[in-house]
Amino acid sequence: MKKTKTQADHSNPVISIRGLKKAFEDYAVLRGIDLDLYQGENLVVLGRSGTGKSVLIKIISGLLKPDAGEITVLGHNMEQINEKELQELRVRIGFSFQNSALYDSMTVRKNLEFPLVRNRKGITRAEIDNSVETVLDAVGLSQTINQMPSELSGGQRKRIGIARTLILNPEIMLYDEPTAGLDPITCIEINDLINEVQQRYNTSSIIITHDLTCAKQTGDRIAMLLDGQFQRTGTFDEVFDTDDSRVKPFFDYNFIH
Ligand SMILES: Nc1ncnc2c1ncn2[C@@H]1O[C@H](COP(=O)(O)OP(=O)(O)OP(=O)(O)O)[C@@H](O)[C@H]1O
Repeated sequence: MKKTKTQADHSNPVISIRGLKKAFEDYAVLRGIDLDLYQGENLVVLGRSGTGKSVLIKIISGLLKPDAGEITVLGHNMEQINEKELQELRVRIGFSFQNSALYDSMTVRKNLEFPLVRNRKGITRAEIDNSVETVLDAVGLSQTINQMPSELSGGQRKRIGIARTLILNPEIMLYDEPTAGLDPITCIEINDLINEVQQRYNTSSIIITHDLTCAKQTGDRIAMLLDGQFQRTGTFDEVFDTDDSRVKPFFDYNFIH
């Protein structure tokens, strides 16, 4: 499905990053990152394996500390944030990690209830049931409510994983390799779902990928991470309209829908 054009609010960055640096021993992974994620947009971060994409989202979510730079997430300066504020902030961010496995011993319903029961003290049974049914409908899998994860396909498990993050109504979604390991048709379905989530939940999202089809189908804006910095930022066509020898092979080796 072709992406409908989204109007991001450029006066309102929900994430703002300036001069971010991160090294592991003597290997400088991020070497001065500047980035804004605007309210309502899907921003794709593209880059080869090992360029630091996952490190970037771990820093944004407070799981890793940067060596230098200013990071503001939903109005919080990440350097000054205390543990309690960080916990509250994390509930406002939905993480769809590559290996965010479902609990195998729980039904789909129980998997979806889990974050609600943990994070929404005093929530009633009726509110839980209503939330579970709403997110399952949003990901198109209402019929799986009583199934076990082992009975679902890879694509369905991915959808339930996304539903489990949506159930807390996050303002920001962080998708790490959302299409990894899925067949091309299922990839397209997940890309469509990412766009539907953007529309229905008014989320602002960072989508980390090296799948160019995913980038093209979901991204309002693409930021290409090369040699520790965002060397090219813009629409898909703008980013790839270049003779840069570091960018061209990336494009040539992928099949774009
Ligand atoms: N906790 C850590 N300790 C040491 N090195 C690390 C740590 N986390 C990441 N790195 C290194 O940082 C570099 C970037 O890793 P990262 O996982 O961010 O890559 P990526 O761009 O997400 O790759 P991929 O597309 O393969 O997932 C790699 O060289 C990795 O080995």
